[in-house]
Amino acid sequence: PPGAGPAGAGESGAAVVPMTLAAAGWGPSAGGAKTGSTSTALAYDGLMLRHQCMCGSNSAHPEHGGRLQSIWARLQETGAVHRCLRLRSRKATAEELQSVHSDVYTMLFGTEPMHRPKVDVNRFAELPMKNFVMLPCGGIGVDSDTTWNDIHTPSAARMAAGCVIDLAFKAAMGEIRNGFAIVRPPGHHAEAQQAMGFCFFNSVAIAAKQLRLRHKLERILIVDWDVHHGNGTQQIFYEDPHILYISIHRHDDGHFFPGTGNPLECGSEDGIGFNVNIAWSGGLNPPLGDAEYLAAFRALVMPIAQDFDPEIVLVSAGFDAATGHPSPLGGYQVSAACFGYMTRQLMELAGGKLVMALEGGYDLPAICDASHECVRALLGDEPVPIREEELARRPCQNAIDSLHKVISIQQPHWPIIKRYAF
Ligand SMILES: CN1CCC(CNC(=O)c2cccc(-c3noc(C(F)(F)F)n3)c2)(c2nc(-c3ccccc3)cs2)CC1
Ligand SMILES: [Zn+2]
Ligand SMILES: [Zn+2]
Repeated sequence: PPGAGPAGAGESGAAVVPMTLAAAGWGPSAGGAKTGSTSTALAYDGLMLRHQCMCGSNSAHPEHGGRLQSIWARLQETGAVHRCLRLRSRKATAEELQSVHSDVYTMLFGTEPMHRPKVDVNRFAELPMKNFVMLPCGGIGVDSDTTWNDIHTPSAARMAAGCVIDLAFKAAMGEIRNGFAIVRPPGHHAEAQQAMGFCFFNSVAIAAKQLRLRHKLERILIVDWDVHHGNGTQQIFYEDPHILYISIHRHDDGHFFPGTGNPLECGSEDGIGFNVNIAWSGGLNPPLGDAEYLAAFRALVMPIAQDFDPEIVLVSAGFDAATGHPSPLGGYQVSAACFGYMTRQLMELAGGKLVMALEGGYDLPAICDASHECVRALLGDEPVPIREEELARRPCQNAIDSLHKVISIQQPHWPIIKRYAF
C-alpha cells in the first residue's frame, strides 16, 4: 500500500531495516549463535570436496575430501556447528591470489579451462615447474602427491583461500571473536611460484597479506603447528618484519619433508628475527608428544608472541603431529587435548583475535578429535585435561637439545627468551 515504505522506515522514508545477519553475510545457522565479537565462526564449503585426482581413488590419495566431511560431521553431531556462526564462503579473487602468487601462476592454477584467458604460452616458461606429470594411478599432478583436477582444483583452492581471508577480515574488524576454516587443499607448502606438498595457493599467507594491504595491520603472527615445515609461508614473508612466522615441525636435520625449516633460518633483510623455526630432530627415539609441545610453547612460542604483541593471530592448524599418523607422515603423538591447550594459549594474544585454518592431517578420528578440541577452545568451553603423565613428563633429551639450539639462535632477536634449566 502507498506510504507503507520499507518496514521500520523513518519519516525520511529511508529504510532503517535492522541489518539482518543474512544481509551482513552470515549463513542460516547464524541465528542460533551469539553474534558479533563474542562469536566463533566456521568456514566450510562442499566445493572443496571436488578437488580430487581424476583416478577417483581415495586410497591412493590420502589428502581427500573425506577429511573435511568427517570434521564437519563431527562438529555437527557434537552441536558445535550450531553454536557457531557459519561464514558465507566465497572464492578468493585473482587480485587477492596475486598479492602472494605471481599472475602467471595464479592464471595457471586459478582458472578453469573455459575461463583460462589466452596467455602467450612462453610466459609459463617463467614458472619453475615445466609441466604436469602423469601419475601411476592414471591421474595427473604437479608432482606425485599434488594431484591436479583441471576442472575442480582451481575453484577448490580459491575457495579455501577465500574462506581464510574472510574469517581473518571479520576477526580483524571485530565482527567475530575467532574462527576455524575447515578447508582443503592445504596451503602452507605453496610458494609464490611453486605448488607442492598437496598445496596450490597459500591461503594463510594470502589472508595475512590481505590484512596488511586492506586493513593496514602492522603486526600479524602466524603459528604453524603442522608436523611439516611451512616452506611456502616462510619464503613468502622471509623479509617481512610485519609478519612473524613461528613453525614447530619435525625436521631431523633436513631429512623430513620438505627439508626446509632449519632453526638457523631467521629471516633476511628487515625480516631478520621474524622467522622462528622450532625444528625437532632426533627422529622418533622417542616419538615426541604433549610434553615436548608444551615445553616449546612455554619456552619459545608464548614469550616471543607476547613480546611481538600481534594484532591478530593466524594458525596453520595441521594435525599430522597427532597420534595416529605413522612415521612417513608424522610419527609424533600429540593429543587432541594438547591442540586445544595450544589454541587457548594463543587466544590470550591479540585480544583473542584468532583464525585457524586446516592444513595437513589425515587420520580421520585424530583430525576430528583435534578439530573439535580446537573449536571447543574457540567457544570458550572447559578444556579437556592433558594426561597427568604428559604434564609431569620431562621432555625427551632430543627435544631439549632442539629447544636449546633454537633459544641460542633466537636469543639475540628475542632477549625475552632465556635458557631453561631443563
Ligand atoms: C601415497 N602416499 C602415502 C604416504 C604419504 C606420505 N606423505 C608425505 O610424506 C608427505 C609428503 C609431502 C607433504 C605432506 C603433507 N602432509 O600434510 C601436508 C599439508 F600440506 F600440510 F597438508 N603436506 C606429506 C601420505 N600423505 C598423506 C597426506 C594426508 C593429508 C594431507 C597431506 C598428505 C597421508 S599419507 C604420501 C602419499
Ligand atoms: Zn590418482
Ligand atoms: Zn603436514
